[in-house]
Amino acid sequence: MIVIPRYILIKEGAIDQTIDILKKLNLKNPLVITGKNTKKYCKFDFDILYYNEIDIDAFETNKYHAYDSIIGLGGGRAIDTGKLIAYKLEIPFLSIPTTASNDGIASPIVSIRQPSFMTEAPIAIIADIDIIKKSPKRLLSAGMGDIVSNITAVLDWKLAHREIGEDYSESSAIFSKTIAKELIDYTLNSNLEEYPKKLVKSLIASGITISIASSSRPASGSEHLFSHALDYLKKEYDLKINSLHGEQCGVGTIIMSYLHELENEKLKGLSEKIKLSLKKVNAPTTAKELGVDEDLIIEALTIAHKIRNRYTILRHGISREKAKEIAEKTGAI
Ligand SMILES: NC(=O)C1=CN([C@@H]2O[C@H](COP(=O)(O)OP(=O)(O)OC[C@H]3O[C@@H](n4cnc5c(N)ncnc54)[C@H](OP(=O)(O)O)[C@@H]3O)[C@@H](O)[C@H]2O)C=CC1
Ligand SMILES: O=C(CO)COP(=O)(O)O
Ligand SMILES: [Zn+2]
Repeated sequence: MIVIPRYILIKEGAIDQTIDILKKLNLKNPLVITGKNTKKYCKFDFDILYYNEIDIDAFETNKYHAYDSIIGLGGGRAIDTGKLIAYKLEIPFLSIPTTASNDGIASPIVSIRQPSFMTEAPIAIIADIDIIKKSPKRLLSAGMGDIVSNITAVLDWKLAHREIGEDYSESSAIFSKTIAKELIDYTLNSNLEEYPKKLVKSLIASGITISIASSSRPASGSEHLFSHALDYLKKEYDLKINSLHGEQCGVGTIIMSYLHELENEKLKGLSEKIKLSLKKVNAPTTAKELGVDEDLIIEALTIAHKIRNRYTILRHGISREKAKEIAEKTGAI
């Protein structure tokens, strides 16, 4: 079954229509999941919980029967936690992003840990451009990294179809890569005045491709495996590195598109174009800009294929030498 949002509001002041949307959905008592920096945007008279104070594994659903819906208000983690709680409680989820850092604002999956898993898409998305425009620039740059990812995700998906016969949907693939191509062209050929709004629209559309495909395949390939590998290593070595999901995916896309170029003449110049579009929005394109040691980049590249059962251009893994070579060739290290 494909579930996609019923209401999608993307405009200045959209948050003021939250109560109207709840009424239209016949919802009266939502619980708001938010974060400490983003709570200031919660002007409603509803109960709230901070996502970082919730132990999701010990979450006792029987304590929350009074609520008829969940609102996730904030960045990616607030929204993911809200989405998961709504799924556990079997009630609708409304997504109110305060920034545009990844496509979790619209997707049906929860990516708190790997492998990500299917829940349900938000019933409504209320994207207030006034709030999003004011969010930290770094988060808006990260969003571009989660969009360029669609390019390598689709190349990887097609490769998996060709080489191991994995199910593939050409329409989802075209939808996903067109979203990325349009935003790349826009960033390279404009003064970025409309960037926040275009970015939000692209991220929402990207999340919807995941619903249509019933898999994160259209928006997550080897570049995401690399980002997840970095997250795994940061935890494993207890490193205090605060690189964001979208930032890591952006650097991953530069590297993985280069790997695809090596196997396909027609893709020549792709990696460079992606890098330019990331630079244009001030997103990191190197280990240094990510705040990550070069060695960690190399290690992440060598373990990325083991993160989950997802066949990509990394196939059964690459050697340390190869990882170093492609990271150097793409300027990542
Ligand atoms: N389900 C899916 O499809 C996907 C889900 N994700 C999820 O998203 C997470 C990453 O999200 P990301 O947004 O990059 O990082 P975070 O959710 O960690 O947010 C980063 C920081 O930005 C702050 N912030 C957000 N909006 C504003 C604002 N308007 N003003 C000031 N500060 C703000 C947050 O504050 P605060 O402290 O209030 O939170 C937080 O401290 C991943 O860990 C994963 O869980 C990622 C990709 C896809
Ligand atoms: O981040 C995502 C899509 O942008 C989610 O994908 P994953 O399935 O890799 O967690
Ligand atoms: Zn992502």
